[in-house]
Amino acid sequence: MSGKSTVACALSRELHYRGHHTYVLDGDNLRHGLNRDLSFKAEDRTENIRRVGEVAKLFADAGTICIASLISPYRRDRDACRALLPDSRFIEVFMDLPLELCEARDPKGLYKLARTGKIKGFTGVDDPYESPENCRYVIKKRNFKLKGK
Ligand SMILES: Nc1ncnc2c1ncn2[C@@H]1O[C@H](COP(=O)(O)OS(=O)(=O)O)[C@@H](OP(=O)(O)O)[C@H]1O
Ligand SMILES: Nc1ncnc2c1ncn2[C@@H]1O[C@H](COP(=O)(O)OP(=O)(O)O)[C@@H](O)[C@H]1O
Repeated sequence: MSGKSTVACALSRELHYRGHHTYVLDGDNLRHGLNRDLSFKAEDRTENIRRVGEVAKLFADAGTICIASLISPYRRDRDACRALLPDSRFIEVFMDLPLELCEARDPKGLYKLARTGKIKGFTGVDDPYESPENCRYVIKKRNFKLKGK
């Protein structure tokens, strides 16, 4: 709820406008299809990220810029994706927004469920997010405004 999908779509549109082929792989959507057998326990999140990394590599091989909007909370899993692609072709973007802001948005009401214990192992509430240490792009609240919001 940091705005991953919103940024992914905007980036995709802009790159498309500049003549690039793009494709957005959105974690939430993939969990209805390719990754519907996976839960949110740590090893399933790892498998989720691994699969999406492999799919993104296939897109890259075919000449399409793949924008993956997933939580991918564990550093090790993101590093494994980076290692799949030649140097500098994997670009990590960190949505560095305060938890309170994500929680205030909560369009699906999931934080509320997590706070009342109805969902267990929710990222930011009772499951960790490991911030990247040397990330090329960091999006912060002050440079991330939607029109009218
Ligand atoms: N336990 C738990 N923790 C985190 N997120 C949860 C959980 N349960 C369901 N959801 C919903 O799943 C979306 C995140 O899926 P991802 O595939 O991106 O997660 S991960 O990368 O495997 O950690 C995430 O969607 P986004 O809002 O797009 O981030 C949530 O809506
Ligand atoms: N910069 C922003 N300012 C205000 N609201 C935003 C911004 N970016 C996203 N939102 C809203 O926050 C909610 C979550 O955004 P979304 O892109 O779906 O996040 P995520 O993919 O990380 O869950 C949506 O209701 C969206 O309209």
